[in-house]
Amino acid sequence: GAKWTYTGPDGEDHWYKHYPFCRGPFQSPIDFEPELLRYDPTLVPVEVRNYNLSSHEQLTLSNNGHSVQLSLPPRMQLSGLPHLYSAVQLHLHWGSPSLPPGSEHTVNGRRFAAELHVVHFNSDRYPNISMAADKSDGLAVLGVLIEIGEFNPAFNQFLKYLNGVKYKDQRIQISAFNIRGLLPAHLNEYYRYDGSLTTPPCYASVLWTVFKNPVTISEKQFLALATSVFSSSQQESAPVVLNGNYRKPQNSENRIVLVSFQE
Ligand SMILES: NS(=O)(=O)c1cc(-c2ccccc2)cc(-c2ccccc2)c1
Ligand SMILES: [Zn+2]
Repeated sequence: GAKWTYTGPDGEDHWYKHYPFCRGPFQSPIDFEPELLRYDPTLVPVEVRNYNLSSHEQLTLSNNGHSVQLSLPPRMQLSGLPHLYSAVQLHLHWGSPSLPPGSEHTVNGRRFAAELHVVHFNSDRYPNISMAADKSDGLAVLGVLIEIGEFNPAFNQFLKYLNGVKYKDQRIQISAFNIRGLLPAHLNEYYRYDGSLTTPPCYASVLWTVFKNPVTISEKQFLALATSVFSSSQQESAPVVLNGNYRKPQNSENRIVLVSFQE
């Protein structure tokens, strides 16, 4: 598809020119402001299945020029949602060394350092991700807010390989690990709303679950993420560092955000 960036002439205010849904309804991310939140006692804890992958298995870590992503096997599943969802990939959004906050969702205006997205598709209804990606009940994404603090050994299971995917379109095989370790300890407290992909083509096809409790990575781990990855390919003369790869909060259009917790 057409090229898009986070700043400049192809930045987010121009995405709609090639990707019309980016100017449509139900766009993500949004700011979780108190007036939008409604406690829903029927929201059960998120259940993850087969997230504890064996280190004998390999996953593809790649740089798509907009983020670093890790391929995930479809036997990794989400239950406790309206349908069964199978994992596809995970990726990150982050800030920059000079301006660390780079999460996509914000909580009452607070932007976190980074955000992890674990993307799944509705495998009850669709045979594969391509058939699901543009359907209103097609995708479920887990959002994990990340702040700078304690070193996180789980994140290091893939951050330690970033130098292998420095440039756009590079990909390497890495040993699989327990993906559950990337999520917060408790999966019972989260924000839930209907939204979209936060990147082009911006399909309004995502059931969002953003956990209330952030996880931490260390300053050093954050800097590795914010300085090791380029949006440019190895052939290009001038390397362009990839950071600040987050979309600004979208109009919540009076959407209600269900929460599984009471303050
Ligand atoms: N941020 S996100 O969660 O809404 C998202 C989901 C998917 C996605 C992935 C597989 C199937 C369907 C949707 C892809 C991206 C993406 C990020 C960077 C560059 C290009 C695409 C981002
Ligand atoms: Zn994302």
